[in-house]
Amino acid sequence: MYSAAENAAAAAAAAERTAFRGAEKRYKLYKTLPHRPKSRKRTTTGTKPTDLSDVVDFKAVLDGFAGGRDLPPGILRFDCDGFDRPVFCIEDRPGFFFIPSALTIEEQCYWIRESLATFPQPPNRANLTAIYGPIYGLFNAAQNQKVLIETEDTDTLVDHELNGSKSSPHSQKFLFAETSDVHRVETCKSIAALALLKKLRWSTLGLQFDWSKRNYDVSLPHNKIPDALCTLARKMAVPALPFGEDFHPEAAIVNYFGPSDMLGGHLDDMELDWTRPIVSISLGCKAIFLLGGKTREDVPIAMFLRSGDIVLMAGEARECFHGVPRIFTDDDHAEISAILSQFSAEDDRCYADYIRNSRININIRQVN
Ligand SMILES: O=C(O)CCC(=O)C(=O)O
Ligand SMILES: [Fe+2]
Repeated sequence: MYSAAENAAAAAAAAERTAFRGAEKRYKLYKTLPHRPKSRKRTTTGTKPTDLSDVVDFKAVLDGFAGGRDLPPGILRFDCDGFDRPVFCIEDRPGFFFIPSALTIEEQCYWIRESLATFPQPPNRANLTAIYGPIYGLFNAAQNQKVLIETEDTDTLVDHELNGSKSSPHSQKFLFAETSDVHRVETCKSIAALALLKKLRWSTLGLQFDWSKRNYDVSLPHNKIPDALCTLARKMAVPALPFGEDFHPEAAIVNYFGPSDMLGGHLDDMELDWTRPIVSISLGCKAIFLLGGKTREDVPIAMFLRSGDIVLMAGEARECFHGVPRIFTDDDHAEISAILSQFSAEDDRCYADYIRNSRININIRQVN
């Protein structure tokens, strides 16, 4: 006879031993301990090299295919009438599609801007909403070195009206102040907007996903997902749809990854119709994506996700565990130089500084 605590501990230990967990450990970022040479004061933190030889590289697959070379074993070209770019799939993961370089650099930069400046705006919720209430103009405040302060001043309301936002019990408590407003910054609890931007982990568009219940809460106020995102997702979803059928985007989750963030293995099972794909867009630093099988015991397939790649998961692939164990922010692997040159203007410095160390994923879903 085992106690509930012992059973839970045994289950947790078993989860640690699954093939999926093994792959996560293989690919996750290992920081080497800070090294302080005796002769110099500077401390250096490195990263342990990872063996990437088993990671499927769809860019190489695309280049090889364009050059007339054979596809690697288990990778197939998916022929899709009327779809204007190469799509690949994996023999033993039906319903999974990979569209390498689906977006141009200009399109990638457009969606990076939207993900940072527009998508986290209320009524869309973000991980920061639970702590600070609705935050308006976070990116703009970060660009202008503002500071979020907690206040119950009576003039707060006026400030908010000037910002063009509606007041709410929450929005009366937090507002952005100029760093030069020393009195406020020093007398109130405060956090720099830039530091807050780095704490942004997710925002939700369209029907709002409630992470605590792991379900959509249709009662939460929301805007329709932006038309341009809807159009893009519908166009890209075509390879994963039964012929002549349509995809109706109703929600999107935007994930923001910092240098040591990962997304653990999971299923997205809160949407009604699994024949409809999840359309998943990668932006910014390169990542490793693990596509497992229907149990955590199945050995996952690791692949690179680069900025501009789009992945579709529909049908059986919706039952497959998946996750992102690692993003690359080092110069050799991040592969973001084209984005950085696009953001080279002084006005875009905040975008460049953000994306240099980050990855953004927008995944679009039909809920009903
Ligand atoms: O970041 C990614 O590429 C995958 C995101 C994902 O699986 C999710 O948000 O459910
Ligand atoms: Fe997912």
